[in-house]
Amino acid sequence: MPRKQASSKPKKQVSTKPPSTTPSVKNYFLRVTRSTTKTHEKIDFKEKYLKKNVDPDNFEIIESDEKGKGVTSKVKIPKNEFVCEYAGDLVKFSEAKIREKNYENEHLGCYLYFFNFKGKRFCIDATKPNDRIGRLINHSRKKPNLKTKIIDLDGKPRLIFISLREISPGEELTYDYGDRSKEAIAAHPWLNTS
Ligand SMILES: C[S@@+](CC[C@H](N)C(=O)[O-])C[C@H]1O[C@@H](n2cnc3c(N)ncnc32)[C@H](O)[C@@H]1O
Repeated sequence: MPRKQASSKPKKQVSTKPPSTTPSVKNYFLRVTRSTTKTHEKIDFKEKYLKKNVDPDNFEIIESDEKGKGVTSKVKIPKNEFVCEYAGDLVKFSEAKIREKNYENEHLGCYLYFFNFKGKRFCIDATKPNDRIGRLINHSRKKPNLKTKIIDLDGKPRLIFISLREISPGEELTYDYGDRSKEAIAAHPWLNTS
């Protein structure tokens, strides 16, 4: 799911590596790479949620055979609105690489989101299940309704989702994981088709 601002055209790169066992979309490695860019957008980041480490109570978790869990909105969300956070462990790049290797060895699904912040490389690792909804948001290349953004909150980077357009009640939340590599698409065709 996150340097990407409406006022800029960030280069999105997501690398999805299949595990060394039989490739399965339910058992995979997702590695998202982003950088921060400056923004002039006037978005209310709803700091109260970020500071309390909670999500707004506007979402429902759904489940399907095709995608596993996913998230829908219970309410109408206007365009350019803070939606929720992609919450996980904030780790340095070097630590994230060690974790990535371990996840591969353990054949664990892994949700690592790499990004640049103030000239340094970091990662949000949401591999471990938590009570936040961001890590459950599925991919759509064709019709994403969210984009990701890194913001600075009290000197620390936070990864959040912003609505790309108005979102209707009942609509599933999606963002573009961004991986266009042949390897990833071969293992996970939905990266291209959905
Ligand atoms: C970040 S997780 C999203 C939450 C996940 N569905 C779950 O149940 O934990 C990414 C995984 O969700 C599934 N997924 C996400 N978007 C999908 C899509 N458009 N089509 C099929 N599966 C998808 C894949 O299994 C992928 O590895």
